[in-house]
Amino acid sequence: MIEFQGLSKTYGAFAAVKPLSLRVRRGEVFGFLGPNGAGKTTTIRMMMGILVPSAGQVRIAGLDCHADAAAVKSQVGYLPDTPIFYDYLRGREILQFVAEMHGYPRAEAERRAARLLGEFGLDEAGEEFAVNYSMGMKKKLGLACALIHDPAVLILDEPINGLDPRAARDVQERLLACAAAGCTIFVSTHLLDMAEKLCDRVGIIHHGELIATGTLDELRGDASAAASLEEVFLKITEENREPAP
Ligand SMILES: Nc1ncnc2c1ncn2[C@@H]1O[C@H](COP(=O)(O)OP(=O)(O)OP(=O)(O)O)[C@@H](O)[C@H]1O
Repeated sequence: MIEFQGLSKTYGAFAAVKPLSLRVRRGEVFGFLGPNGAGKTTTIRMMMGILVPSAGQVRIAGLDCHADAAAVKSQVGYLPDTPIFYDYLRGREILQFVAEMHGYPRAEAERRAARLLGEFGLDEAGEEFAVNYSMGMKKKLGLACALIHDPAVLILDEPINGLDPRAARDVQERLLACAAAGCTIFVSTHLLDMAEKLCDRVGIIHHGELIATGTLDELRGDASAAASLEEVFLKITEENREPAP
């Protein structure tokens, strides 16, 4: 469903993402894990056609994310790391606007907006300007925008970063429901607890390089069978530490 073929991004001599080749299967929840500055957001921005790759390509449902960016957006729901909304639109209006941009007639856009506001517990807040929302409410509204057109693929950049435990659990439960309904999910995070709960398979990116992929059991490798994802992650990233200059 998602195929990376030697995708890379360089800034001068600095490689933010080193040639990345990877396949994510239809219906899979794939966790893209890495420490700060590893290259997660850069990769996701190339998937969304926001950033031009230096080399290689990434395809979603057979479409080139750079050359066919508009067609890709009709298949994909995207939650950026920091969702930004128009200051003078209310939550409900933002959702309706996004639905209409996806081509739904006004009445259907209103129906979809109302349903998602309800699902995310934002019924009352829907009449408030989104600029006044808390971080948790903004993430929920952002996820509702991502889901408004029932996409086959979700691409989520740090979906629960900065959320309190209640909001984090609400978002994770919603994502689990999407996965159960057959959605393919590509989710970046450095929150290993979430990856452990949600993901069928994970990839670990470090200094722009994909250094490990597999199920948690596969990544445990020679670590203790009971190792948590946190222990596996620390071990793998420690082994791949860049030598001091
Ligand atoms: N425009 C740019 N010019 C130069 N370097 C950049 C640019 N944008 C990003 N970088 C660098 O590329 C690297 C990868 O950044 P990226 O934002 O993709 O990391 P990340 O894994 O998403 O990190 P975080 O978890 O902190 O958000 C970082 O070292 C960053 O400083």
